[in-house]
Amino acid sequence: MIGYLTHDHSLINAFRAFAAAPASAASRGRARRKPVTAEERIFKMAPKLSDYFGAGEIIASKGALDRPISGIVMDSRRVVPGNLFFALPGLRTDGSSFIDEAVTRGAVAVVTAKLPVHAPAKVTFIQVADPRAQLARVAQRYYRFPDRDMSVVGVTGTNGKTTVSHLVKHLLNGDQRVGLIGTINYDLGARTVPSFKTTPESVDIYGMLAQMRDAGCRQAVMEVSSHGIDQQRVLGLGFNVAVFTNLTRDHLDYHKTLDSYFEVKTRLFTGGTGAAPKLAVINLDDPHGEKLAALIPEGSRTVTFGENPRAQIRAEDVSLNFKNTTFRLVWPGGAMQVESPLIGRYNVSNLLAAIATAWALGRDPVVFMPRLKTFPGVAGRMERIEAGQPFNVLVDYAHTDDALRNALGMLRAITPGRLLVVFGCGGNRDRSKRPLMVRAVQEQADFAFATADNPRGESLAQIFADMKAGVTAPDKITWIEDRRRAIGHALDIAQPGDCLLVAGKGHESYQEFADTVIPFDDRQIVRELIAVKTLKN
Ligand SMILES: CC(=O)N[C@H]1[C@@H](OP(=O)(O)OP(=O)(O)OC[C@H]2O[C@@H](n3ccc(=O)[nH]c3=O)[C@H](O)[C@@H]2O)O[C@H](CO)[C@@H](O)[C@@H]1O[C@H](C)C(=O)N[C@@H](C)C(=O)N[C@H](CCC(=O)O)C(=O)O
Ligand SMILES: Nc1ncnc2c1ncn2[C@@H]1O[C@H](COP(=O)(O)OP(=O)(O)OP(=O)(O)O)[C@@H](O)[C@H]1O
Repeated sequence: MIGYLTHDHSLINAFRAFAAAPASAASRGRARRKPVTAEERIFKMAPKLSDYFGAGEIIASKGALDRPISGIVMDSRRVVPGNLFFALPGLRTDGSSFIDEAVTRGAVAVVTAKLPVHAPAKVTFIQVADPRAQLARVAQRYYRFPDRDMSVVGVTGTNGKTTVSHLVKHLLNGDQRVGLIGTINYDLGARTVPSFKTTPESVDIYGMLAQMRDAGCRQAVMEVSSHGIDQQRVLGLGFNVAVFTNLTRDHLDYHKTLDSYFEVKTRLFTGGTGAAPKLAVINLDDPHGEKLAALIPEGSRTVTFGENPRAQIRAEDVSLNFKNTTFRLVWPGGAMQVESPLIGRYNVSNLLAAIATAWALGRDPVVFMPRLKTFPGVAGRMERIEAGQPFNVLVDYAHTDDALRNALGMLRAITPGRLLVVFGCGGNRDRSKRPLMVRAVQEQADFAFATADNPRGESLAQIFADMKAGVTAPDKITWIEDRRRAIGHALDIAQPGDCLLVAGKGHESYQEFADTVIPFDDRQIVRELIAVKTLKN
């Protein structure tokens, strides 16, 4: 559900220019670890273009291969003089149609799947079999293998990636600085910047890992989306740990079937992204977790977690309420009581995933567990809005039918009054989940307001029409296109003891329409509307 800010080119370009900046001469010379391979030794010296390509990777070339480059880009609009431009085949267009633009902007070299017949004399053209894969390989070399200087944890799964990544970072932070790449922000060690993609392009990932390394991070946590795996954004990245949270229906616009969605996720664990992780941390409560555990190659160690009695890291005697979650944690060699302000059963799973990861990395739960008390939570994940109202309001990022069902089911169990929900379905994304989200809402909530949630290039009428295919209880749903008005109506009917879930946008601070992005933050709007209501009364 991220990647939405792509319209905001000023933000993205500004950040990318910074994130993808070449390692400075100072940092190049500041190797903390002795280079171990011949390839790495080369990058101790001033590299030239050909050094970024391994044996057999160049099929054919035109022009000088011994020239230096000032950076790597895959979007012609971001080219600055001296850059190496990668012309990637895309889903909508072919990057090779932007070669002229890239050269006009100052690209000195171009990597492409096919050499042009008439190439400008001053520019080097390099033909490779798979430009996208080559981009990852070149980026890794250009940034001097930052993944080899750090222990990188990759977290994948349909839901929970952000929550688990933030938890892992928090639990490990005690010993050392931990970098983070994910849906909400990128923590680069020396500074934190807003995220533009859950799993950015390979060149941005290696650029950011290099910044973390140079800022002294020895550990990094990354959310790894299925798009990221499929588009080879993490190709060759040496993960120390890969974590699997769960798999439910999502992104079928892209993957077509649940099986192929799962197959893409498995690549992170089986070596399908170039290198199998040393450790696989797997949720045994999820049927796909069981399947995945059977696929882990010899040479990787598996650590399992869940409420499943066969899990190594286990939760027993789980107790849930509005204020906190408690359970007895059992691990090989120990047990202790855990209390967390993260509410809901799925957060037991997220907590176990993070605890299992820290344990797998050799940390002692008795030592790191006190840190849980200071975990600030994750923005827009069951975030409670307290503005003096006599009922509960929570803002949550649930935007799949499964996440909605879980979120509402959990709130239902602890809400004495009625359960109200504001929700919508994103435009230009998996249409098949729309009626399913409506069903989930009808099953669990007493009353729902269906509204806009990033309609993008689609009309709301079309999105609502798809959603209405799932209606079985029409009296339960009010359709209001304007999201602010929908939230206002929900607040108007809420009574003491009720609970209102504003679902779908979580931490997002914008709403995306066909050709514009407007500021829109559910949390701020809820606060404003409650303040207005209070003033009126
Ligand atoms: C659906 C999808 O994943 N699309 C990705 C795909 O885009 P595409 O194939 O359509 O690219 P294209 O527009 O055809 O362009 C082809 C090439 O020409 C280049 N180009 C294009 C225009 C131009 O003027 N100059 C130029 O050089 C582009 O940079 C690109 O390299 O390849 C591009 C890079 O080559 C990605 O940036 C783009 O991600 C888009 C922006 C995106 O939003 N993806 C989302 C769905 C995504 O990846 N989301 C996941 C999270 C999912 C979740 O768990 O919720 C994420 O990791 O963020
Ligand atoms: N372990 C889980 N199982 C099921 N649902 C979950 C789980 N963790 C979180 N959720 C639900 O999914 C929403 C998104 O959670 P989170 O951001 O941690 O997942 P994500 O995998 O990063 O999502 P995305 O891929 O869309 O960025 C939450 O707001 C919550 O409603």
